[in-house]
Amino acid sequence: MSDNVVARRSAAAGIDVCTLKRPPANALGLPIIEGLQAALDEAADAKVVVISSEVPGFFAAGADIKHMSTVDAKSFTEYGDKLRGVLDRLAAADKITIAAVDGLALGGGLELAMACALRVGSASAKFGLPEVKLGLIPGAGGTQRLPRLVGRGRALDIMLTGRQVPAEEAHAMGLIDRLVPAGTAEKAALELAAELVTASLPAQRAVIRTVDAAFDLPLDQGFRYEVEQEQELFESGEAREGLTAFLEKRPPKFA
Ligand SMILES: CCCCCCCCCCCCC/C=C/C(=O)SCCNC(=O)CCNC(=O)[C@H](O)C(C)(C)COP(=O)(O)OP(=O)(O)OC[C@H]1O[C@@H](n2cnc3c(N)ncnc32)[C@H](O)[C@@H]1OP(=O)(O)O
Repeated sequence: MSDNVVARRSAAAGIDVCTLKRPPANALGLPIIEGLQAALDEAADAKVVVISSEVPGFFAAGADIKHMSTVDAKSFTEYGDKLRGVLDRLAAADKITIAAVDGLALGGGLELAMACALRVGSASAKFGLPEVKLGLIPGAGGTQRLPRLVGRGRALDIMLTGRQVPAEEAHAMGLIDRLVPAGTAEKAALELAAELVTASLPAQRAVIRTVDAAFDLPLDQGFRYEVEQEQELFESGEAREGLTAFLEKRPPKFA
């Protein structure tokens, strides 16, 4: 079981924070992977989950190199599957996930942030996929998620050089969604969460599914998928509640 290197707390109604605390670099070894799984189990009722770090200077420095250097190919695959499993769970979560990045998000650490729906980065954050410097490639979704966020050229620049991208550049290219002053990423992420939590989570999840589908479907099928999602929500009662609340001039009570 993890040695409690991921602390979950409720920050406000419907908003949980999962904080990584595995000094010196939040290396994504089994303790953090298992800790994240347990924290997500505990955050089952949250509508928004913020992933942050209390380790100075780091969001997460990537897969645990100290461990990687000791394992055989079978363990490498097994560990990779565990890491990919928790990131895929984050990406598919039935809630909105936000990465709050104040420090270095490198390798699997950036892949963790990219598995979240949104990213808030502070001026002190830097981002990179330096795996080629280790003779590896980003093996936890980075080669798939980064181009979708920043485009093929910028993704290749980042992955082929392994360089660290400063927060301002990351924001300009769309790798992070909000750029905030140094040291304030978690606070800003909680402010964003407070904005998100007033809307319909089923509708927000349908937006994410539909936008993600746009990268895989031909345009005409994407339009059809959008209509299907809209119809499903309308029949689900969410829209009925939203429309009624508007006319009654009161906050909606969504599912
Ligand atoms: C139990 C089973 C485990 C099996 C493991 C199998 C792995 C399978 C993986 C599957 C695929 C996953 C895809 C993801 C891959 C990756 O993420 S690869 C790693 C990518 N990340 C990096 O390359 C960053 C490596 N770190 C650095 O470049 C530097 O540390 C830094 C971040 C630029 C900071 O440099 P500096 O300020 O000089 O500090 P350091 O002394 O280098 O580091 C401080 C301490 O932190 C430790 N550390 C840093 N990064 C890691 C890391 N990724 N893993 C483990 N430990 C790390 C570093 O060793 C120092 O520790 P101490 O020496 O003890 O102080």
